[in-house]
Amino acid sequence: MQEKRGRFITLEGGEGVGKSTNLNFVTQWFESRGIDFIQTREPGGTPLAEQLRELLLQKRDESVDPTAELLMVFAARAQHLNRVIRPALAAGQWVICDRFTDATYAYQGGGRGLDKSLIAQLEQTVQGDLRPDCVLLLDLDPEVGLQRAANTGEADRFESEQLAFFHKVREAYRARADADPARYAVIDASQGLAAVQDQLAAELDRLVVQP
Ligand SMILES: Nc1ncnc2c1ncn2[C@@H]1O[C@H](COP(=O)(O)OP(=O)(O)O)[C@@H](O)[C@H]1O
Ligand SMILES: Cc1cn([C@H]2C[C@H](O)[C@@H](COP(=O)(O)OP(=O)(O)O)O2)c(=O)[nH]c1=O
Repeated sequence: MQEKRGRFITLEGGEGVGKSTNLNFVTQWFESRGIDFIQTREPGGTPLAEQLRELLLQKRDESVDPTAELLMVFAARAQHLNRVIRPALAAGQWVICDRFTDATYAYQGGGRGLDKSLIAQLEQTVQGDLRPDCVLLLDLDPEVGLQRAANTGEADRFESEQLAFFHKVREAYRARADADPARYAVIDASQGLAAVQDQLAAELDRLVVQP
């Protein structure tokens, strides 16, 4: 008998692209279809991983070494993946995760300039062959995104980066999508919310009928 397995979907993009707004849309869509799912996020998703998130996001006087940052991200991911995501998928639940390893390629790879092959090694070690079935990438000019995000509370350590950092993040995300178009849905987040959500719904519909 074929193993019952839920779908693993991630939502990605730079700052202020509309992730929170559209995450609500995705979960409502699941509910309307009667799909059994969990919603989670990275860094985070377990008590330990949420503590690592706090450490990663806190602004601090000490400058954070990029490799230390990378290892903390993957430490949180190992815990989250093995304690939450894998068990949910094995039980047939769908998983919608706010950011995952594409964010590491974008922020630590693109933004911080770390070697992609180092990220790929850690990805393989921590995840084995597990990759998202579908990455929903909200793509937006960082200048617009930062303006949108400006009204949503105090900036954390990442949000405090300069514009050039976010341009590199965007380019790294887009390069990932270009290299594997079957697994990525690039959504133009400069459109009005209704158009963004029509596209999201079309992608989700496609996943339901996929074998
Ligand atoms: N497509 C869109 N067009 C215009 N404004 C948007 C759109 N999507 C989100 N917003 C607004 O942009 C701001 C940031 O959205 P949010 O969902 O919090 O983004 P993120 O979680 O990616 O930081 C909010 O005020 C939200 O209402
Ligand atoms: C998952 C992940 C997130 N991050 C960063 C990106 C975000 O700035 C931050 C927290 O993500 P998030 O909660 O999505 O923040 P926001 O809503 O402000 O976009 O963590 C990385 O640098 N690497 C990673 O692998």
